[in-house]
Amino acid sequence: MLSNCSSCYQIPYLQAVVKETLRLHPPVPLLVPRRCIEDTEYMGYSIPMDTQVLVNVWAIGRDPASWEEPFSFKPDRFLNSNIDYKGHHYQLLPFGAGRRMCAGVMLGQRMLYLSIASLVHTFEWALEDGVTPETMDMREMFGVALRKAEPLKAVLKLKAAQKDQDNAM
Ligand code: HEM
Repeated sequence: MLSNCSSCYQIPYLQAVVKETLRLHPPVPLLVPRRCIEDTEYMGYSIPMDTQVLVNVWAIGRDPASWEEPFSFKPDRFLNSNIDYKGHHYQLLPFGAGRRMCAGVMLGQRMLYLSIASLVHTFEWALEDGVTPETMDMREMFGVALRKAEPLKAVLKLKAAQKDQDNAM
């Protein structure tokens, strides 16, 4: 059930699916560029003032130093974990972090929960004939925003309960 309070949604698995999806496929893979405001030493690197810095959250989300089996889609990894995308856990930054992090994170997450829950609740989902989760085309097209190279092709059937509801109207 969706409620007004972000910490009391009763949808743990859906939340885990959203986190896992944003880990592997962050919509803004390099965040918004930063500019270094002074000469800086960071982890052995010298970063001169005015350098443009890009944070590759796409790569961070697939880094084996941070994630077990980083290339597998495993929402369960988030079920007993406090890792969130609110900008405090640097291994998961689909909305960025710091003072320029996404201003719409709360609205964005609500839109994701509501739209995915509605689609799953209303339709039976299947892949096209002959396509399996292992063989589906998951190639991505990079840009400021990340998207699937080939659009998702899914076969949708209205669920029986939904049909009964529609007929009753
Ligand atoms: C799934 C949905 C969304 C994702 C993944 C997303 C992601 C991002 C990212 C990565 C940034 C840059 C953060 C950084 O560089 O640290 C950003 C900035 C921003 N986002 Fe979002 N966003 C989403 C939805 C929204 C929505 C729904 C709104 C507003 C209604 C919004 C408004 C903004 C604004 C205003 C900024 C610029 C913040 C600033 O520069 O101070 N976003 N978003």
